[in-house]
This record gives sequence, C-alpha cells and structure tokens, in this order.
Amino acid sequence: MSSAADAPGPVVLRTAGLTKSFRGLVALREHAIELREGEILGVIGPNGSGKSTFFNLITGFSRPDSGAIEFRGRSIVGVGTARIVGLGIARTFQGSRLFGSLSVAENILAAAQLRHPVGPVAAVLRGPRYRAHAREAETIAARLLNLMGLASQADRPAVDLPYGDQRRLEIARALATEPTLLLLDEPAAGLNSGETRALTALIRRIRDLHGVTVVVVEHDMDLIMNLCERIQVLATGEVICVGSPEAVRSHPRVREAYLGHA
Ligand SMILES: Nc1ncnc2c1ncn2[C@@H]1O[C@H](COP(=O)(O)OP(=O)(O)OP(=O)(O)O)[C@@H](O)[C@H]1O
Repeated sequence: MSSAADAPGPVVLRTAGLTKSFRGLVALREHAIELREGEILGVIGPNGSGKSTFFNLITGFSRPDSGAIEFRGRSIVGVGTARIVGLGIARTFQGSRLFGSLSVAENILAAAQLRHPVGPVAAVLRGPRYRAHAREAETIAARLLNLMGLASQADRPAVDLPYGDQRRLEIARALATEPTLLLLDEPAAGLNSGETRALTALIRRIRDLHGVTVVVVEHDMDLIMNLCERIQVLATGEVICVGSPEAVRSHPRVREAYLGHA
C-alpha cells in the first residue's frame, strides 16, 4: 500500500477545535488533524503535553469540552468505548493491559470476540451464529499469532513472555478487533534499540498488509523519525507544528519545546 503522501486516500479521522480541561487546566486546546487512510502519524511532545488526552478523547474514554471528532465522516463525540471499538478504532495503552494468567492465544481470542459481544443467553445456547463467530475469532487469532511472530508462544501464559513479546501481544490484541484506525501509546517503551527497529518494521508491515491508518504516540525519536510520514508536535496542550520528520526536526518551536531554546 502506498503512503498517504503518494496518493491521498479518504479521510479516516478528523478533529477540529478539540478541547479538554481538567479542573481549569487545559490538557488539549483546539486540536486539529486530518488523517488519511493508510497514513502513519506520529504524535510527540514533552510529558503532560496532551498526547494521552488526545487518545482518550478519540477512543471515548473521556468526552471533549468542545470540538469535533469525526471517524470516516461521522461524529463520534459521546460514543462509548465499546461502540468505538465496533466502529473500527483500536488502541494500546502505556501500561500492560494483558490478561496475565491467560495464554497468548487466549488473550488474542478474547480481543477478537469483542467484535461480536455475546450475551449470557447466547453464550449458554451456543447457536450457529455463536459458533460461526467463535470460528472467525479463532481464524483471526491464528493469523495474528503468525503475523506478530508469536505462534511458537501461543500456549504460554502471557505473564511468562519476555517484555518485548508482551508489547507485540498488546498490538496483536488491538488488531484482533480488526480496526481501520490503530492508536499505539508508547509501543517502544522499555524496548532496546534492536527491538525498537524490529517493531518499527512490524508496524509498517501491518499498515502495508492491512491498510490500517496508524497514530503512534512515542518518546522514542528513532521510531518516530523512521516510521512516521507526518508528525504532530504538542506542547502544553497546543499543536505547535505538523509536518514531515525533516520539517519537524528543524522547526524552531519544536527545538524550543524540547531543548528550552530555538
Ligand atoms: N484525568 C485527569 N485528571 C486531571 N488532570 C489530567 C487528567 N488527565 C490528564 N491530565 C492533565 O492533563 C495534562 C495532559 O496530560 P496527558 O496525560 O494528556 O499528557 P501526555 O502528553 O500524554 O504526557 P506523558 O508523555 O507523560 O504521558 C497534564 O497536565 C495532566 O496532568
């Protein structure tokens, strides 16, 4: 799949004037972005600049004070987290959200089952639709185990995996809901430089194979600069610039935000 820069596809996500405060402190102010299908956008900024707030607003974990969020042309302001997953937005979190005692395969299966939530009656009756959805979830899980290089670990409890594999499992769980927009919150945190390079290649491969649009929040500049076609920089809740890695690297306000001088 070509990058957004080569051939602009349809707009997947659009925010405008998106603002959120916590007890008088503006965590995100007038945020705006337009993301096209298949694009990989990096969001960077010093601690407390509003990156997680941005993810929380898009995924329905918190509600904006004002502004618009549109996913594939429809407003998702006020839509709950489960419904947002169903619409095709998935995220990973800064800290681990794995089910440690479940196996690697079961972790992915549990996420795949979120695509068709099952009520208590259907779970007991196990009718044809239930069985079809269960088979579908197993197919998705098998495919993701291979894609993410976790097939040989499928039966191990997630808690026993090396840290780098756990991070990949988090991404596999997000992908199991078959999103069209994937939000990754610090996927390289705690990885060494070799693991970070491998993860960079893997995220690009996921985009190329599945055509997903990716937003990655990350402090690791190697990953951001090598992976992202565009980067948006936040500082104290405001967008200070958006552009190519080269443009962002040399932008005076970015240098100021990070280094304290232009
Ligand atoms: N639920 C909350 N209640 C109160 N204040 C909050 C809440 N969430 C975020 N904030 C504040 O909003 C600001 C932006 O926080 P946010 O977590 O979005 O930053 P961040 O860029 O993700 O930081 P980091 O890189 O450290 O994860 C910070 O000042 C933070 O303390």
